[in-house]
Amino acid sequence: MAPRYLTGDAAGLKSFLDKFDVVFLFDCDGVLWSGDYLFPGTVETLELLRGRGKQVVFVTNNSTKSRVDYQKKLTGLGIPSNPEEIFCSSYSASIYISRILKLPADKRKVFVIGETGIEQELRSENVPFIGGTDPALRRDITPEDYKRIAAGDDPSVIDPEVGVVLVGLDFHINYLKIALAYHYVKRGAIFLATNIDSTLPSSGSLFPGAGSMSAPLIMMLGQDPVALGKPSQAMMDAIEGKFHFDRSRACMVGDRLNTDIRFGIEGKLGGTLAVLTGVSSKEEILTGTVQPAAYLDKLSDLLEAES
Ligand SMILES: O=C(O)[C@H](O)[C@H](O)COP(=O)(O)O
Ligand SMILES: [Mg+2]
Repeated sequence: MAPRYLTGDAAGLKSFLDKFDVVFLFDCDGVLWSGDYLFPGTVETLELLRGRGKQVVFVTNNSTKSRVDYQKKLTGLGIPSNPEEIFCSSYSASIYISRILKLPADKRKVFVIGETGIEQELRSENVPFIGGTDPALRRDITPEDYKRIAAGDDPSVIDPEVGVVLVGLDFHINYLKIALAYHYVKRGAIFLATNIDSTLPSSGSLFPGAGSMSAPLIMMLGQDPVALGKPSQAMMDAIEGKFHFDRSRACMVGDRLNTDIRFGIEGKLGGTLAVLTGVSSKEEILTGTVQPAAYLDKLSDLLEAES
């Protein structure tokens, strides 16, 4: 069935909303905000849903912040929330490493490409890590680095306890970090990614996404990472584990077809709703292989259900 266009259709909106009386899973970047710009009507829309007794859960692939950081951002933007209602890909990845992967005792360390969100969530799961925001890696590679990385016998350069390489959105990505990550995987480390989004919506435009951080490694290694963010169902299972909801009465709201909408469809949720304020275009929604049940120009069009 073709996706239903619900903007301006108050009756259609109302019947769509009434189908999902349990949980609304909300993507963040491109749905609630674009970078630090909060889309008008977002606060009122979430109040409308909560006012109708619907549980709102925030599900973001953006690994640069932790759940606590997101709570601060949401609160700062006038959206009440608690960390229990927030799922981010850095949390999903940390849970996977600490509770699913059975790493040998001498290979428990993670080499991180990414920002503080990953570091905080790894710490919350007592997972040791190196790299990440370490200022020692925010530099050009040197002739000495080549020799020492290739030799691999200096633990201060190639740490023998690294058993995982985890790649997320890194605003300080560079040649040295990619080289180190490559050599860790070549030495047997497991190749993981928080998420594979190719682009990041910000300031109403698109910028390099987490997927473009792992792309050089995928090319060098000829191997894809295990990605723990949407559409991975590991995240859906974690959400269901916390909220115990009836999936057929739940709806996923997102701006990206190959992560958000696929997440809802593969998660067998009752509905999926796309908005046109982020990554995916109307044309992609109408002609793509992954299609939402319905779509809107923007999230706040949901307020028309009240009229
Ligand atoms: O590059 C990225 O990591 C993504 O573009 C960003 O994380 C998307 O976040 P979301 O839309 O899932 O909130
Ligand atoms: Mg998004």
